[in-house]
Amino acid sequence: MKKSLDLSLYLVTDPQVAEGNSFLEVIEDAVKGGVTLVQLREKDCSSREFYDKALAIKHLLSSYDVPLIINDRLDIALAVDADGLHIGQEDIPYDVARKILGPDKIIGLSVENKTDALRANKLDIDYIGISPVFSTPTKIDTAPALGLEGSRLINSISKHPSVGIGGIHLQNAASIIASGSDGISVVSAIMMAKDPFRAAQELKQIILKAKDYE
Ligand SMILES: Cc1ncc(COP(=O)(O)OP(=O)(O)O)c(N)n1
Ligand SMILES: Cc1nc(C(=O)O)sc1CCOP(=O)(O)O
Ligand SMILES: [Mg+2]
Repeated sequence: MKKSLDLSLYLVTDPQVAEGNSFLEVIEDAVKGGVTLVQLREKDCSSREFYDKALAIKHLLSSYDVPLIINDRLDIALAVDADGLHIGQEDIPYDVARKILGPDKIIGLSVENKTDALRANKLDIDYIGISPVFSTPTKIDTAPALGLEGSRLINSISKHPSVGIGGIHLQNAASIIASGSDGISVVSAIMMAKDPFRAAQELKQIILKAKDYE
C-alpha cells in the first residue's frame, strides 16, 4: 500500500553536515523535530555507499513512520524497497519509473516552468517540486529561480500537491505556503544547522501556522 504523504516539511539530505554532527543523527533529530518526509540525495558516492546509506535510513525511518524517497536512482529505490523516488526533468522518464515501481510507490517530479507543470498534469505523480523558488548555493545547476510569483503561477495551474525548493529558510518558509504550496523542501536549513532538531521544530511551527492562515 502507498504510504500516506505529508509534504509539510520535506528534508532533502546532503552528505555535508555541521561540524560535530553525524549524518544519521542529523536525520533522526530532524524527524524528531517534525520532518514529515526524507529524500536521500547523493551525487558523489559509489552505488554501494548509496545503497548502504539508503538501507540505514530506511531502518531508522521505519520507527517514525516517515517515508523514504530516493533521489534519481530507480535501482536503489528498488533495492531497498524505498517508499518512493524523486525525478527531475533530466532523469529517468516518469512512465518508466512508474512501470517499474508500480502504483504503490510515491513518485515526485521537479517542475521548473509552466510547460513542465502542464505536462506534469497528465502524469499520475504524487507531488511536484517547484524548482527552484529562490537561488541557492546548495545546487548550482538549477533552472532560473522562479520567485514567489512563479511558485504562485505553477500552483495555480497544477493539479498536484507541491513543495517549494531552493533557498528556503526560517524567514521565507511562510511565503512558500502562502504561494499555494503544501510544504517546503530544504537541504541546508536543516543539514547544516548546528541543532537540526531545533531547526526542524522552528520550520515546522512556521509551516503549521502558515497553513492555519490558508
Ligand atoms: C523535492 C525536490 N524537488 C526538486 C528536486 C530537484 O531534482 P532534480 O531536478 O532532478 O535535481 P537533483 O536533485 O537530482 O540534482 C529534488 N531533488 N527534490
Ligand atoms: C536539491 C535541490 N534541488 C533544487 C532545485 O531547484 O531543483 S534546489 C536544491 C537544493 C536546495 O538546497 P537549500 O535548501 O540548501 O537551498
Ligand atoms: Mg535528479
